[in-house]
Amino acid sequence: MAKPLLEATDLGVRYGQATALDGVGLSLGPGERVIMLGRNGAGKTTLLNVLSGIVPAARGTVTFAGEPLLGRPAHAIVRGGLAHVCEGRRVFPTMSVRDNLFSGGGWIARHRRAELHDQAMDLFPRLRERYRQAAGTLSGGERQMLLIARGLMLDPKVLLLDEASQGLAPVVVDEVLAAVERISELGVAALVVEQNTRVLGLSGRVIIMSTGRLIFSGHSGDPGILDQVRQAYLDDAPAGPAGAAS
Ligand SMILES: Nc1ncnc2c1ncn2[C@@H]1O[C@H](COP(=O)(O)OP(=O)(O)OP(=O)(O)O)[C@@H](O)[C@H]1O
Repeated sequence: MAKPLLEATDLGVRYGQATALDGVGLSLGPGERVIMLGRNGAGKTTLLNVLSGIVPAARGTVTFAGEPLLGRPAHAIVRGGLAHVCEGRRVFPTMSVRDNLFSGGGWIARHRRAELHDQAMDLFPRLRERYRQAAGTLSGGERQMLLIARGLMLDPKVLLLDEASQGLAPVVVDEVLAAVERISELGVAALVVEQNTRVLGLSGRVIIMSTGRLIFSGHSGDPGILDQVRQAYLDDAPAGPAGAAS
């Protein structure tokens, strides 16, 4: 079997008394898509932040392209080929779409940047139409497209995508997910973190996180996957008043 591109074992993160990750393991092969679902506070963002070097892990290991990753600074991790499209849709608001696109990746050869730029424009023709517009004036969906395009322009081997669909109209969500599918067809592996089960429209391995642990593993193509995921979510529901400890 091919070696995973990204492999995490037994990751643990605590914020003071709160445990955010408790023994999480994950692997991602070249060009593979993994969809991670989970409720608010499950630890999804923390996991992505550990992988991209934003949050330190208290325990565990991560290897990326065969090299240990934990402890490396975030900028070195990006250069190494791991791009993180964070939640919150933060763009540089007064800069144009074009300047946002070119705001990272200065280490990438000029001809490669041009190629990546063309790929990004093909993926999101809407950005071409808004090319000179200030990014702060874009709609939520357009901002999300810009951020994914900017991630692609970092020439990643792995793209981490955090809650890209949040607050977007279903038709825009589908557009964004279609772009993710095409990005992985370019050979980029993707870890797609979502709360929206619409993401199951993507083909890929599905995992569910709950209170810092992985509680489910399947594939979006499995028969009855939506029911299985709903059941896992239901099992994960906090106890109501009847079940609450007194
Ligand atoms: N900087 C922080 N300081 C203290 N606690 C934090 C911090 N960041 C996250 N947490 C806590 O860690 C847990 C996991 O949070 P995290 O943001 O990783 O979850 P999530 O699954 O991404 O949730 P959401 O979908 O709401 O973004 C939560 O209980 C959260 O309150």
